Amino acid sequence: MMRRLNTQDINFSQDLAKLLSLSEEDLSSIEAVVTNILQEVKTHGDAAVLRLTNQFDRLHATSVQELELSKEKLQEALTALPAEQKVALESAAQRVRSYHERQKIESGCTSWEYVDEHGTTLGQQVTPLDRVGIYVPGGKAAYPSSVLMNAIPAKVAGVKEVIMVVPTPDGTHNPLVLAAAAVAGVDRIFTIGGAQAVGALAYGTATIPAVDKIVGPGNAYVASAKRRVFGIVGIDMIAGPSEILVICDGTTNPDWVAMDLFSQAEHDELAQSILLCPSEHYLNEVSHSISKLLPQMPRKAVIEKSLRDRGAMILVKDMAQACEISNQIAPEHMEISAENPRQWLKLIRHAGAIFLGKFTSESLGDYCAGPNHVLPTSRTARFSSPLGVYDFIKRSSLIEVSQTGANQLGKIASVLAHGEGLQGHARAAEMRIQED
Ligand SMILES: NC(=O)c1ccc[n+]([C@@H]2O[C@H](COP(=O)([O-])OP(=O)(O)OC[C@H]3O[C@@H](n4cnc5c(N)ncnc54)[C@H](O)[C@@H]3O)[C@@H](O)[C@H]2O)c1
Ligand SMILES: N[C@H](CO)Cc1c[nH]c[nH+]1
Ligand SMILES: [Zn+2]
Repeated sequence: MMRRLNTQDINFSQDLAKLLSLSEEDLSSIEAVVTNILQEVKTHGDAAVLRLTNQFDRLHATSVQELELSKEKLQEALTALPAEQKVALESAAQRVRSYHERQKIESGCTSWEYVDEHGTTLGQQVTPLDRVGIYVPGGKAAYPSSVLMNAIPAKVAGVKEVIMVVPTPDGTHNPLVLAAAAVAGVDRIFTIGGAQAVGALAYGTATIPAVDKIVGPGNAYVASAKRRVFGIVGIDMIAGPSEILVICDGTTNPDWVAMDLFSQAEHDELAQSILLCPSEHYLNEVSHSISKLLPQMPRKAVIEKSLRDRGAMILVKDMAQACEISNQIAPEHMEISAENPRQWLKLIRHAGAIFLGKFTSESLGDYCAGPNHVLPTSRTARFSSPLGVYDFIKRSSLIEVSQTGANQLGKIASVLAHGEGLQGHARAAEMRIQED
């Protein structure tokens, strides 16, 4: 069912490029739809959000106010949760919180200053964003885990107001999603989704406040809308349909690898699952596992379409070549399912998240390992990072020049400013030079 590629084939490079890009047809229809939706929301505000939400999520709401959920409703959902789900949710939240608290300290998310040799103080002041919008997907599956992954780092960063949007197809509220919002401390929730939700958060409407930045994953419509509103608001990254790439040396149980490929394929027909291995025999074994296990999967229709249209098994020369091809693909999730996986880790340069060893299924990272599951897709891991506390802060430079510093820096600035022909700059520096 999954196509086979072989790095020794003469057409391998073209075949790989084709595998990685969405069809022109898919892309242009998504882009056209999103352009229209954003224009409509920008022009008609609440009325457009209401109409599009009723249309795409099959609701019968009469106002956008009706689509807001109260904090009491979130708390009620948490209280009513079965004990097993409540414990799992709180344990996951705790692990995600402690990872991001550590990240705040280790990743330059705090202010710093130093004094130079002239007594001038230089530094960086860190401030959290005032108001962020978090997109929680909800079209084909419900994502309480994405509530935690979006909202917890925002709160750890100190964001004042977190506004969540989530579509509720047919008006069905998922209790775990609401409970997760209560656990994570979300401030307001609107049950809207798709490009119209992104537009509402970016432009603001009478009911939905405009935010400073929109973060979070979503389908191809959401990813395209975020790309288009960038500049009016900040965005975190392009986090579109999920991807997994497994590099296997042939020693992992093939059923485990087949299920890891299913785990991302089941998100979306446009999700992508790729397996790289130097053994053709092992690829055949995984194919056999896929045929055996697929009929048991409740979401087999989505998995089958995703594996057939977007998936691939690639026969490579050796593990080192597998790592190099993985770097070209720059996948969202990358598993090194091999003996002594760290020998290959040093060859990996581009991946949203790297899962080491046969016991580390990607799905543990989706829910509860601790690192964020909002990750760059469509090869953007070449230049983007996982969602983190650093996405919810910004930095201002700090400069406090001493009298001696004004003398020293003034001379340098004066020469450079005259060189640029900017006399006002030069005079402002020179006036402060006070040599005795
Ligand atoms: N990269 C990541 O970090 C990450 C994390 C979690 C999930 N995901 C991905 O998020 C996505 C979730 O997708 P989803 O569909 O379940 O939920 P979603 O909330 O992203 O999208 C649902 C919305 O899409 C809009 N939509 C659907 N079809 C449309 C059409 N034909 N025209 C216009 N708008 C349309 C509707 O408004 C609908 O409410 C999946 O692709 C999944 O793989 C990615
Ligand atoms: N794999 C998704 C990120 O691409 C995250 C997720 C949430 N729930 C299950 N999976
Ligand atoms: Zn997943």
